[in-house]
Amino acid sequence: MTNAPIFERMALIGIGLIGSSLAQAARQRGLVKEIAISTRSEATLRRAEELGLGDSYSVDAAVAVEGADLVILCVPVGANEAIAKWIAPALKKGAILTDAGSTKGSVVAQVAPHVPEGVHFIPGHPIAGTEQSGPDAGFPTLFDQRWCILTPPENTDPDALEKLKAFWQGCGSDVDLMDPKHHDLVLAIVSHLPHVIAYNIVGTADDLEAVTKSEVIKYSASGFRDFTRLAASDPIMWRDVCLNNKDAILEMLARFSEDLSALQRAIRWGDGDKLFEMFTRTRSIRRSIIEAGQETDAPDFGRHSGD
Ligand SMILES: NC(=O)C1=CN([C@@H]2O[C@H](COP(=O)(O)OP(=O)(O)OC[C@H]3O[C@@H](n4cnc5c(N)ncnc54)[C@H](O)[C@@H]3O)[C@@H](O)[C@H]2O)C=CC1
Ligand SMILES: O=C(O)C(=O)Cc1ccc(O)cc1
Repeated sequence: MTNAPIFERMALIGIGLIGSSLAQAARQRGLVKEIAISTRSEATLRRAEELGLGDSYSVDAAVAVEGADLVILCVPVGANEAIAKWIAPALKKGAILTDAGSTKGSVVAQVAPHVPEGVHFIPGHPIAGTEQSGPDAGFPTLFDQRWCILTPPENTDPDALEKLKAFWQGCGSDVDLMDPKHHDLVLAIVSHLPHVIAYNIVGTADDLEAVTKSEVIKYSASGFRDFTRLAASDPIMWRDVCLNNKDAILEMLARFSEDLSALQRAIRWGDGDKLFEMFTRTRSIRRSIIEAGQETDAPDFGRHSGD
């Protein structure tokens, strides 16, 4: 499906899984006229060019954003502040500046102070991804039937917000608006904690001397395999998520540890009723996700059929 272009020139800063998918979705669906790409490594930039992801390429982010009416930061969240400082003087008046970062409070704190007057800063987060990274990992349907959360500041220009919403909808997503703090709390439990747990369980298995790595691989049931997929996610990205949503992740980890202790106790004391009651409760959550059309039995978490 092609649309009338919403933006003249889109600048993507960072061209990994998310930047590459955005370039392909926007191109395929005619959402932008021109795509400018910037990333810090020459090699990644050349690869993006080989893949034909954009119309112009530069390692200088300020060059890429020149004349752009949509700028999307698609870098690990820890890199946002330095990039915001770098591009600020080159941003066009009236441009929309947004991002795809998995944390939102930190992005607001680190980017907003550098945004010049007349530029519309509207943070965003597509709830869509995989464990892969880099430009080759991108694909144009990544955002189809996924949520994209925007966290517009109170005084956001309504026309700018509508245009950004239309862009994400054009990429196939449904858009929800949220307060950054609330976003960070919700994502801490549904995304950040699962990744932290996955890194931890796979690390524990790897440390076990009695179980050789080959046995872990040989006998891994699908439960463990699901954890290994998450634990294969990009270490820089997830280091930055943990450092930039510290409070909410620690809060969720504390609750998780308490609940784990209760489970441990039930196992130790042979409290079968407690275990059965708990496992029954959690089973119904999976069922309600499937009934809401947000999941099939195929391992493709997060795609939904809309509300
Ligand atoms: N991977 C996923 O499943 C999802 C990721 N996100 C968020 O999207 C953002 C991008 O993630 P991915 O595309 O997965 O990462 P990625 O690792 O695939 O790509 C990151 C890109 O940023 C570039 N980069 C890194 N540091 C830089 C710097 N200091 N200056 C300029 N460029 C720099 C890298 O060269 C690469 O092109 C992150 O903030 C992440 O939290 C959001 C939703 C899903
Ligand atoms: O691969 C998975 O299962 C994910 O959970 C992808 C993902 C990673 C980070 C995000 O901020 C949003 C989605």
